Amino acid sequence: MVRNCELCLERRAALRRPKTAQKICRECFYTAFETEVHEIIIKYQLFKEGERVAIAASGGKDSTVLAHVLTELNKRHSYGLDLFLLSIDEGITGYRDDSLETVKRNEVQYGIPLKIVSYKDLYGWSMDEIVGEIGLKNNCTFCGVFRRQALDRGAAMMKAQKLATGHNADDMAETVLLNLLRGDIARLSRCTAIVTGEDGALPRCKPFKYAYEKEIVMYAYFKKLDYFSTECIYSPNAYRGFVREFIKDLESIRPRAILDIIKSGESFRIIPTTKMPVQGNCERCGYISSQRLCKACVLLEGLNRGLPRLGISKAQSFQVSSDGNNDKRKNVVHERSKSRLVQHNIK
Ligand SMILES: Nc1ncnc2c1ncn2[C@@H]1O[C@H](COP(=O)(O)OP(=O)(O)OP(=O)(O)O)[C@@H](O)[C@H]1O
Repeated sequence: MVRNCELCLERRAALRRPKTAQKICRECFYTAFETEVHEIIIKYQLFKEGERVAIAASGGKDSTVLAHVLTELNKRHSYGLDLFLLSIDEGITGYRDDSLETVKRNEVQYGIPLKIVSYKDLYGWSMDEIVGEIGLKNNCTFCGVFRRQALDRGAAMMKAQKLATGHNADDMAETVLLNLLRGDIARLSRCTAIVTGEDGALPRCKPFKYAYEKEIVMYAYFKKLDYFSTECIYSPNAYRGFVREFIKDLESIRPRAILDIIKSGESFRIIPTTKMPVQGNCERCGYISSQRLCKACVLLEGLNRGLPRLGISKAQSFQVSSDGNNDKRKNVVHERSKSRLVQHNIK
C-alpha cells in the first residue's frame, strides 16, 4: 500500500528517513535535512556575516553535499558568506586526480571559486612517492598529518577566516569510539567539538556534525549531485574500518546509537589533574604543536633523510634536531631524499 508523507500528508512517501524512520516524500526530506543544518549553523554560531569561508572539498559525497547545502543556505538565509572550495591534491594517481575533476565541475555548478593545493608543492612529496618509501602500512599517518596542515595553509593563502569540513555524525561517533579504544583521553575530550582551533589562526567547523551519512548519501543521490564515490586506494586502516562497521551494525539495530555515542563523547569531562599537552609552535615551521617540532616536520624529515619510519615508530628512538642533523643515524642519509629537502615554512 502506498502511503502519504508523514510530514506534509499530501505527497507520496518516497523514502524512510534513516535518522527518524519517518516515511516521507523527497521534498520534505530536503527541507528537513537543510533546515536541520541551518539550525545547527545558527545555534552554534558557526559563521559570522561577511566571513570568508573555505569549504574543504574532496569531491566525495560529504563535502560535495556540504558545498551544495552551504551555497543554498547562504543565499536563502542571507548569511553573507564569501564561500570558496579548497581542495588538497595528495598526489594519488587513479584516485585524487579523478575526484579533483569532480571538484572542478562543482566549481562551475555551484558558482564558487576553487583553489587546489598539492602535497608535492607544499612538501616536495606526493602520496604515491610516500607510499613508495613507507609502503601501505602507516601511509594514512602521513596523509592525515599533511592534509591537516595543507588545508590550513591553503586557507591562509586564500585569506579565509574559517574552514568548513564535511565530517558527519558517523565520522564523529567513529572518532569517539576510536579515542576511547585507544585510551586517548586528550583527544576524546575535544573530538566532539563542532568548532575547533578558535584560539589559533583558522577555526574549523563541522556543519554536518549531526547529519547521518546515510542521509547525506540519500540527499546526494536524489538531488543527482555530481560527486566521486571511490574509496582511497591507499587506505588499509583496519582498526578504523572495524569501528566503522561496528557503528553501522549498531545503527541498523538502533539508529539513535550514532547520536548517543556523540552525546556520550560530548559529556566526557577531563578531571583537572589530568596532564594535557601544552600547545605551542613548531620551532621549524611555526605550525601549532605541543612538541618542539610539529608532526609534519618530523615525518618530512624522516622522508627527506631516507628514514620514513622516523615519526611513526612508537618508541621515537630517533632524536630529531631543529636543524635536522643531530640524529643517531645521521650518516644514513638517502641522497635522493636529501635532494628533495623542501623548506617547509608557514610563518
Ligand atoms: N583532499 C581533500 N581536499 C579537501 N578537503 C578534504 C580532502 N580530504 C578530506 N577533506 C575534508 O575532510 C572531510 C573528511 O574527510 P574524510 O577523508 O573522512 O572523507 P569522507 O568522510 O569520505 O568525506 P568526503 O565524502 O567529503 O570525501 C571531508 O568531508 C572534506 O571536507
